[in-house]
Amino acid sequence: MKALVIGGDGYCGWATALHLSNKGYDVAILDNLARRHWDDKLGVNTLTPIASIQKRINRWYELTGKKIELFVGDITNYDFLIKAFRKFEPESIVHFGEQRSAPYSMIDREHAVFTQVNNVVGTLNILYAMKEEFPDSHLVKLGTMGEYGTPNIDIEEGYIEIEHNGRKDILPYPKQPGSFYHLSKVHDSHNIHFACKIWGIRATDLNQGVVYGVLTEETGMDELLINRLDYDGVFGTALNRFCIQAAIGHPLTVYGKGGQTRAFLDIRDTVRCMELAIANPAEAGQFRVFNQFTELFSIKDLATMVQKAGATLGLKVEINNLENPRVELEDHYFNAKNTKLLDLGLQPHYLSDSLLDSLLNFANKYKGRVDMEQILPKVSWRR
Ligand SMILES: O=c1ccn([C@@H]2O[C@H](COP(=O)(O)OP(=O)(O)O[C@H]3O[C@H](CS(=O)(=O)O)[C@@H](O)[C@H](O)[C@H]3O)[C@@H](O)[C@H]2O)c(=O)[nH]1
Repeated sequence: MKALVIGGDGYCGWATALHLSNKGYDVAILDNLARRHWDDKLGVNTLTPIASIQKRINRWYELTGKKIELFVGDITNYDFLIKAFRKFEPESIVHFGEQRSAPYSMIDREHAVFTQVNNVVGTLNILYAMKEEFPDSHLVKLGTMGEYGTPNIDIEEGYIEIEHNGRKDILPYPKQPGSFYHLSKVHDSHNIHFACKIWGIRATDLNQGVVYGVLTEETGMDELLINRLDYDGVFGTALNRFCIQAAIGHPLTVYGKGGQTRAFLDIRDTVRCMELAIANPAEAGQFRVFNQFTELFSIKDLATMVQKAGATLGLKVEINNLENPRVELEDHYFNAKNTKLLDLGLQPHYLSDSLLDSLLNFANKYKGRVDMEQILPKVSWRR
């Protein structure tokens, strides 16, 4: 089966492209390489030295004999997009190709507008390309658990049965996202849902939690295949940041009280979830939603776990409760369902001491590349 991985040069996209290729899918990567450009503009860099996309793909071919075709361009340009689709003829379209950082979207008006135009228009173009020429293909789209926010009731997988004034219906779960980035994913979900309804196309929205880890079976095969690992205040995410902070002796940056609970998963489970979604496509006209995570943790619990894991490696790790740069609840109910991917066969890699050890050791190996100026958060939700 042919799988086009849009955003295949990014953190989740690169790992997924290699995993699908390894599993026998005919894979192409489509990417505008913007993720590298945003780092350059912000003056930040991944902890790990990543090779160019061309070198990565060549190395993969040398090691495995598997070819990955490359399309470099922007999906907000419809002409480019449809030409790439015609050339590759995808059966599955895996869409990671969006601006995915909440802090980036909150820098100022320009970054908020860019994030929403880039994400919403790109996805809309994909929907039109599917409708016009690839009506049987399956869109597997990265959504986010952050679409739901932190409601005081259980979070279902995409839909909730509601009884109101004596009548019942199954409706899209209410959305209360916490950044202009998270909002862009909500807008995407609505557009995709509508497109499925009117044109009968098939789509799966994967509401993914915060991803941690760096190695997968494939990206660990060779130094040239190494994945990116962000630690800066804009693109770095909670657990990855904490491990790198621990390795360099920086106090862990817990925002506010740290009672924020989020959904998490290991990057090895991300790639497996993508494979499961592709192998079991949605029906024609179906807009399917899976919650893609394996465990729930509060930020302060994660910090404590990293502190303990650090101690076993002889690191003295301090925890610092910073004034929260975001507007979010720091103490709240959070209980989300995640049975659909488990039902399809996902066998989770739960967060363990050995994973924390390996992340800490990994961070230690590359700690010479860390720019200390990029650790503290600089983007405020209130400004
Ligand atoms: O140094 C830090 C970094 C984050 N946080 C807190 O950790 C939580 C998660 O923040 P994050 O930066 O790890 O993740 P987030 O901004 O939510 O975004 C990430 O995780 C999302 C899934 S979710 O969080 O919405 O479930 C994805 O959609 C995004 O693409 C990805 O960048 C927030 O409460 C944040 O305040 C800290 O306390 N300290």
